[in-house]
Amino acid sequence: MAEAAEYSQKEIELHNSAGDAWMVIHGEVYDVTNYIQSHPGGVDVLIEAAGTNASEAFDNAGHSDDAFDLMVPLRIGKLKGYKKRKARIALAKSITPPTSNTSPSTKKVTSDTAKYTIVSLGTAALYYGLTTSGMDRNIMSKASSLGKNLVTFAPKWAVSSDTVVTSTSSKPGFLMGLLVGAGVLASVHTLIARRLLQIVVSLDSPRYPYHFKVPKTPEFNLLQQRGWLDSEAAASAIPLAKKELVSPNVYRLTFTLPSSHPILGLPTGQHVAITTVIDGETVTRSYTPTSNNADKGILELLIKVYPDGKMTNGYLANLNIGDEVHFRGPKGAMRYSRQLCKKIGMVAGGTGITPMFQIIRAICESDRDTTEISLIYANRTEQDILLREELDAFARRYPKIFKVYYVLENHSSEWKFGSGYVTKDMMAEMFPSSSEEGSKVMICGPPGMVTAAKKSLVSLGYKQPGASAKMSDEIFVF
Ligand SMILES: Cc1cc2nc3c(=O)[nH]c(=O)nc-3n(C[C@H](O)[C@H](O)[C@H](O)COP(=O)(O)OP(=O)(O)OC[C@H]3O[C@@H](n4cnc5c(N)ncnc54)[C@H](O)[C@@H]3O)c2cc1C
Ligand code: HEM
Repeated sequence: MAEAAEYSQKEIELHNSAGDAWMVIHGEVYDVTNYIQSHPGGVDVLIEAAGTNASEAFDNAGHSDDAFDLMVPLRIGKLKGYKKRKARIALAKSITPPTSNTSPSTKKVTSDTAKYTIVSLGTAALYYGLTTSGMDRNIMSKASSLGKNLVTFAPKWAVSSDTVVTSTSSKPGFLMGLLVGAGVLASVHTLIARRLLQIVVSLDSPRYPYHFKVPKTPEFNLLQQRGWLDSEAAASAIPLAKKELVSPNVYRLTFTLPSSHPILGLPTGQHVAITTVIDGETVTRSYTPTSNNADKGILELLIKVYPDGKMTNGYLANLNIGDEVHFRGPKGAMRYSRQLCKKIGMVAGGTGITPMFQIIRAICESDRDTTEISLIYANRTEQDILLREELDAFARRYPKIFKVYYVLENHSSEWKFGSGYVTKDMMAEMFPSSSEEGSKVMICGPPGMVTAAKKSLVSLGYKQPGASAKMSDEIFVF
């Protein structure tokens, strides 16, 4: 069999136009010139990738097996000197996942309880050590003359032990009262304060727990943990467990993850693809779950049904409980982490809120993330606003972190937010300036809105993004 031709990076770079387009994908060289116009992911992305190593952008799009089949006849050779990278090591293998079924907030309180119990026990142990040591007898006898009566503050169990009190000079006194009392009171107060705060804010919204914006324990990033989704595997099917109509034409669909993989495994900012066959045609669409890795055992979607929508009206709206749906992912160029930027402006239209919500939720629910977000969310009518209760609750709880401004095409005279379309002036007023270090704008919505928002942002000084989205883009389009 003939050896595959080998091309250098320099040779490939010469084939960089729509009429002559080569590219490298994982060490293989493809001539996509005759495929560009048929590419379902868009003509522009392939033209932009012509003459380059497009492996990362290709992976980010999360191509299906069909795409891999289509690539075979386009392959013309290999990249000279290409060395295969080592297989990715599953993060899940190096990090022991939490085993209990408790919610993140419950886990936080449980670990706090454990901490305070340890402090209390430590205090009691210290007291025990002091009262039984010879050195302590001196201190205790001196202290007891000062604070004999203060011992009454100590609980009975701490003062009545025969092993501790054997002489008048070693009777529990001031030091013991101070130590035991302070330890127990501090623990109880802190626990009560935390509990009360959680109860008060849980009345605010039933869905998401309250969090403290204070750096605390070393970070375990559950949201980046790998799980059921596997970008390298074929689509897998899971059953629909719940279907709720949350507003006209909008369903909340809850799917059950396999018990062997109860964590979704979707990094923040990424999405999944649903594939089905409708009238003999394979249809694939992207969706960003509103659930994340913290919601064990489920994958939850918010779906807006369009009257002429192939996937939504032709398939998802007709699903019955128990029906299995094929998911693929994680997909997408965005992998949010708190180091990404300091301030984010967001423009969302209709269901374009779902990727934004995923990031907003991750930031607001993290104790360590202080990234500031300003969201402009456009819809036709007030009824069309998705996840409003949750967005308003986040804005109320974290006013320094999250601000939201709604814009409606049609509204009543009492409407107190924006009117019409999203404008350049709205973005200039709400968003960080393009010159501010660590600022970024994210856009997701109908194509008309995306184009108009990009144009306005470029005129405000933001850098025009390429056809295929990159995490480093100043204007990131989902
Ligand atoms: C990253 C990403 C995440 C997404 N997440 C969600 C999600 O969580 N929930 C969700 O419901 N959708 C989401 N979408 C949109 C989704 O992928 C489909 O575009 C949408 O469900 C319509 O598909 P369809 O086959 O039913 O409609 P199509 O047959 O493709 O189109 C039908 C009609 O709807 C219009 N239309 C299509 N998409 C939109 C849109 N986004 N806004 C306004 N009009 C539109 C078309 O112009 C057309 O008139 C997301 C899209 C992206 C890129
Ligand atoms: C020979 C090369 C390629 C082939 C045959 C190919 C084929 C396909 C196919 C069949 C789809 C439809 C979805 C699917 O079935 O996966 C698709 C979608 C897509 N492709 Fe490609 N592709 C190629 C290269 C690329 C490259 C290099 C990029 C990026 C630079 C890219 C970006 C995308 C995007 C963004 C989508 C849309 C994904 C979505 O909507 O979720 N593709 N491609």
